[in-house]
Amino acid sequence: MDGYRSGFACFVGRPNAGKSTLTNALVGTKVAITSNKPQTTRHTIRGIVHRPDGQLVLVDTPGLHRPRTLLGQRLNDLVRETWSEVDVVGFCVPADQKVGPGDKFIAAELEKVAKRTPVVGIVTKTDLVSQQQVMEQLLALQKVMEFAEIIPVSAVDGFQVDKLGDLLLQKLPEGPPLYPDGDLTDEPEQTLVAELIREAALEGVRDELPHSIAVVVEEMLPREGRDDLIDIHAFVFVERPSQKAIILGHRGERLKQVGMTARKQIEALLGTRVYLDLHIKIAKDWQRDPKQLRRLGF
Ligand SMILES: Nc1nc2c(ncn2[C@@H]2O[C@H](COP(=O)(O)OP(=O)(O)OP(=O)(O)O)[C@@H](O)[C@H]2O)c(=O)[nH]1
Repeated sequence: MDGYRSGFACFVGRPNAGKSTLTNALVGTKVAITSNKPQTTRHTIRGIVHRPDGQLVLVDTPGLHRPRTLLGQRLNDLVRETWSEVDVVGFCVPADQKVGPGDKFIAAELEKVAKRTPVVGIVTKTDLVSQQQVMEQLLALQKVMEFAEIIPVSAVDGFQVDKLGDLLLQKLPEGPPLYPDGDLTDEPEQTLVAELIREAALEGVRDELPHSIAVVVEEMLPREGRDDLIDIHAFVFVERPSQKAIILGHRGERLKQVGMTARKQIEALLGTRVYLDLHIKIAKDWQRDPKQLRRLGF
């Protein structure tokens, strides 16, 4: 396999910069969950891009931000740890938002790894603005730090997504494939299932509630005597009784809807029928409590 390259890449950028969507577009299937709520991503989910000339493993990280809670601090640590382990970093800045202090904060942190790891500047969501604005954003981004390359893309209309894949691939060291052909992610199924449930629960909730939701899959087993049905028992954790009431909805209607939405996605992921048993639990102020954080897998 002469000239074959393999290695790891991660996208960084403010919350909502479009990192998860870009990961999915590159991999070509839904592995990272997306939503329009900032800080959707908590777990490091890998997507694997297979190319004839190489294999690119994408590590999806939470958005870096100024920490206010213990969870916030943990997330930032996780981001920095990821940066130091990958072969190339993609710094995402959305085309429709001014390059601001948040981006400069990230750039200053990135400068520290840029000596060892190439950083590619990516202007995302180009479909939302004019060509002129894309040009201006590229110039604004260039001023923020020294990039190995800089490229505009849109995950929605596919503009230059393949080109970005090539560009990232070129930055990887030569080496054999890291994962078997056909694998798209190495996340345990249970984690993906929990993320799909959390994504469904996030739909339509506002304010501080999105950050208060965590999902744990307790059990995932084939129904006895059946090979076409999996029973899944999961808990949706919130921090306060008032939040429980919101998730539950009038006579439990909202939770039922969340369960139905999540079940469809899980069935598509697993390729079998699924019975999903969802319960809500209150874990008081879990975002600030180290013991609870550990229990919820952070
Ligand atoms: N129009 C348009 N919208 C996009 C594009 N990429 C992402 N979005 C939207 O932008 C929002 C945020 O996208 P995500 O991929 O979840 O962003 P993220 O950077 O992973 O966010 P965090 O997980 O919070 O760090 C979602 O509503 C996406 O649908 C794009 O190329 N074009």
